[in-house]
Amino acid sequence: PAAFAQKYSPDWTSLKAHTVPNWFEDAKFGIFIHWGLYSVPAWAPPSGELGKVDMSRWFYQNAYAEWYLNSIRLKDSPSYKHHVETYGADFDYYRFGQAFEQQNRAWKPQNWASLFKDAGARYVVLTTKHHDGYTLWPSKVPNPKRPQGGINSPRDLVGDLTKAVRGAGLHMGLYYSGGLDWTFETRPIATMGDLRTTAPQTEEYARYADAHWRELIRLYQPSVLWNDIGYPKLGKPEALFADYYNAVPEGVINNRFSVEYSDFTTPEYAKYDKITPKKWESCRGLGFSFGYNQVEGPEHVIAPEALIELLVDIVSKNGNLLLNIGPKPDGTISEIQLNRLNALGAWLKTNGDGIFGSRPWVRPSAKTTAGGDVRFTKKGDALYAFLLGRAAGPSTVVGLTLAPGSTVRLSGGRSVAWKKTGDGTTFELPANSPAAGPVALSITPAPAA
Ligand SMILES: C[C@@H]1N[C@H](CNC(=O)c2cc3ccccc3o2)[C@@H](O)[C@H](O)[C@@H]1O
Repeated sequence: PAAFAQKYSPDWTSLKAHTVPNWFEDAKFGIFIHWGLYSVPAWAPPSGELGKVDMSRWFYQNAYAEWYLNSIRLKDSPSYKHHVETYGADFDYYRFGQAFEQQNRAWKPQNWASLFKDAGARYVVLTTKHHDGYTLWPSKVPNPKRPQGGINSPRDLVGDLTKAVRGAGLHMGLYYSGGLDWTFETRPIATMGDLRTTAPQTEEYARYADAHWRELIRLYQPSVLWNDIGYPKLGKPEALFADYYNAVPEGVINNRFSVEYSDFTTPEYAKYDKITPKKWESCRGLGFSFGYNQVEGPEHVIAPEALIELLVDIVSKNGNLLLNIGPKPDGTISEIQLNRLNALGAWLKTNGDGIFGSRPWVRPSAKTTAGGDVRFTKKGDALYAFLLGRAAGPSTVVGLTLAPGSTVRLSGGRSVAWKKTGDGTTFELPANSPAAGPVALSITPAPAA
């Protein structure tokens, strides 16, 4: 029999030979899912986006609903007050497991798979273990801190979603909180310093985390290892990476193992402002939280048009968008989240040609003489120009020069008249852009610069 592919050996030099596979470069848009015990209380103060709230206050009014356990450990937090009023001061967080396990029996993973496919997503990344230590698959790896159990889902939520997602033709990735596990370290985190000092570094935890990742790879062959918030120094990531790539050659590994090698970087509630040669993926919630937060309203959630423009901007600079959905314990998704997914899917259905499979052009952006924003992507011999905002009527893109005889089309095929002007190129756009979101133009042949 052909020798088993052993292309990678457990050292950084060998691992650096791995290149980002085309499927990840082409995908552009993935769905992040944060689902777990925290989805039962589903409560956090919507204090603001990560990066916009002073870090000295962030942990006391943590907008991340998936941080509920840590938040209720901080006795002067709004979450603690809410917890006492709603469940009582002596209600242990891990008792939410009963409601979570009872309610997710009704969950049909194929509903999520078709929803994400219709939204235009090409891959999915599900939390398998978040900071609270609860695993969404029935792991056989014992948790030394939880001899009494109650820390592993009896239903194989990871396997059920993986099967449905792949059945819909999407790639499946797995998130694992390697850096924090609140069953190993129970001290509350109130400062960035606490983040570091409460990251478990014992040999026992390193073996536990390594065994978990290896179990996940063996059971599900994930296309993405989305580790979060660091990894125990004794965790031997080089060996894990080499074994992973030898088992899943088209796999990708993010940069949150906090080691010298990764396939892509992961700005959170952030994006780069120029094209970067290294592949990156920007992740964020639709609101300020990753876990479902029942108190978030439209004033906290990104507007549909802004979401579409965010994707276009990220793609023009060599990034992917990993957009998070926070489901309820029974697997249903709130209306406000569904609404944004559907808006994105509708726009991509008409305008996705210049997004999926595209690559950045020589520059990511330009302005119109009216002050509008333009983003560029390239695919084959076409340049795509996305005019953000409600571009309509004659629109002049500054600094853009087309070759004589170039063909310009609206996505969906209708041709667009254009002419060279002193400033650049004027396009005769329809009087009103029909749907929400940027107007996408395909220009062939693509200008050289
Ligand atoms: C996806 C989210 N990750 C959070 C941890 N965040 C980070 O480790 C982090 C945040 C961040 C911001 C810019 C660049 C890198 C960064 O890494 C984690 O604390 C949240 O609960 C959620 O799972």
